[in-house]
Amino acid sequence: MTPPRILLIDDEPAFRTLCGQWLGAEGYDVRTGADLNTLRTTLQAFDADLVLLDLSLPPRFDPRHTLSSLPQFTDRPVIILTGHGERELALEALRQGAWDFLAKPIDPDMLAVVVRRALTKHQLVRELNSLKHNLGRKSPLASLIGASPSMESIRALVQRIAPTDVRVLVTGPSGTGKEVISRAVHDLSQRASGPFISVHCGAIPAELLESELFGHTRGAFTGADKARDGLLKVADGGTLFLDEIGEMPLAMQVKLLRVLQEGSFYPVGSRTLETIDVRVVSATNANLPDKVSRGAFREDLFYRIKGVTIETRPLDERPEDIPLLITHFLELQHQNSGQPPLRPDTEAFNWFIQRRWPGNVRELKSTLDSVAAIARGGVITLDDIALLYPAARATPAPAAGGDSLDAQVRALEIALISQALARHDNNRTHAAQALGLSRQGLLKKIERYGL
Ligand SMILES: Nc1ncnc2c1ncn2[C@@H]1O[C@H](COP(=O)(O)OP(=O)(O)OP(=O)(O)O)[C@@H](O)[C@H]1O
Repeated sequence: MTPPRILLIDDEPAFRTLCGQWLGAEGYDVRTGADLNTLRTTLQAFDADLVLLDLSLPPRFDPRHTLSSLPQFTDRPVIILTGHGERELALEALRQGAWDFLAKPIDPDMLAVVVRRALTKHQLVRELNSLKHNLGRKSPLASLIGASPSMESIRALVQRIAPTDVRVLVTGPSGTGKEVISRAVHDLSQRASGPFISVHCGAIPAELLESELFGHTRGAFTGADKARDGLLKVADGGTLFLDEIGEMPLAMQVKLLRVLQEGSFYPVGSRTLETIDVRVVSATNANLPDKVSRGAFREDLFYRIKGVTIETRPLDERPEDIPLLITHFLELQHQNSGQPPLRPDTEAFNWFIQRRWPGNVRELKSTLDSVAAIARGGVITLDDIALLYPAARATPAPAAGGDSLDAQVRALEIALISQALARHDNNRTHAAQALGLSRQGLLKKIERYGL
């Protein structure tokens, strides 16, 4: 983990240097400054976990002025450094939101204890906020929709590996949810309150990828008029998602390998080694072992990113997920648009289930979005679909699911149950009657399919 960050503001150069060095030797990441302006500007780029603040600062050297600015900074603990005999000021600082105060000359043992306590408090407040934030939100696993055996085992695997720091490689055809799965891994991990940074390795031109990932110094190359942090640095403390890793240029693969081996890198044009703490999750629709055997992907990098591999299946192989995805996407649309909820009628439902989806879930979602946009009266009909897909009225294509009778039966069951529930406003007794099932029988199926 990255060391806690401390910002020390004091106008006495000797004290700044000594105290800064002492805190640095204790393992903290320390920045220093001499006035309130520096405090403000430094905080914009350096998200300090703790501020040590002298009250008597230039240009006014007026402790009351510093005190009146104090509430601006108290979203992190502020420890006030007071001179001898400034008890009243110290008490006023506490009233203004300071966490604690230390009287100069500072006793290093006392400093160590007060700093540690303040940092622990800050950490607890952050965890509490993150817990509050997550309370009431659905479990990240609930965002992985699907009742097929494949989706069930993906959910189980994600739950098992997310809290560890193991690297993950998600493979499978385009549009099958590789990014959704990677996000769920992050959201269920201990890094959930940290950043999730997504890099599309194939979309960034090879010559830009290095500075995008590693950042650069000012003047490192033509046009670099300002120093810039790279995405690796931005992802520090969180997860770096390398999408389409199979398309990463070979020269860049060597550099990435070094980061994964050593956890450190040089920004372009810099001689200062940066250390980061990120979890790498990668995704690809390419066959990486095949690329390795053709020399298009480095074998050593392949083994570094592989960690645990999660494989997604094409949607056509898991038709039982289609009804659930339809319900999910229509619900999302209802929430986002504020429009009344939509549901497909039986014919429309069957069209969605029987159609082939070479673009997988992404194609299903965009088809549903466009059909929903022209539907009226809260129901999607085959007529609506035929306006956009004139072949919809022709003989249906062979049902998805290949030869698996089991998957098709499950798909049909899920579709019929979902429709009955929608028609009866989720009233399970009425839906069971309409389906000719006992209420108990229906409840069992609802549970089995995760409806
Ligand atoms: N199991 C799922 N549950 C909910 N939404 C899903 C699921 N699978 C895919 N989606 C949705 O389908 C769309 C495509 O998913 P995603 O971008 O994760 O696919 P991908 O496999 O990463 O695609 P690509 O290889 O093209 O980058 C997104 O809108 C995503 O929210």
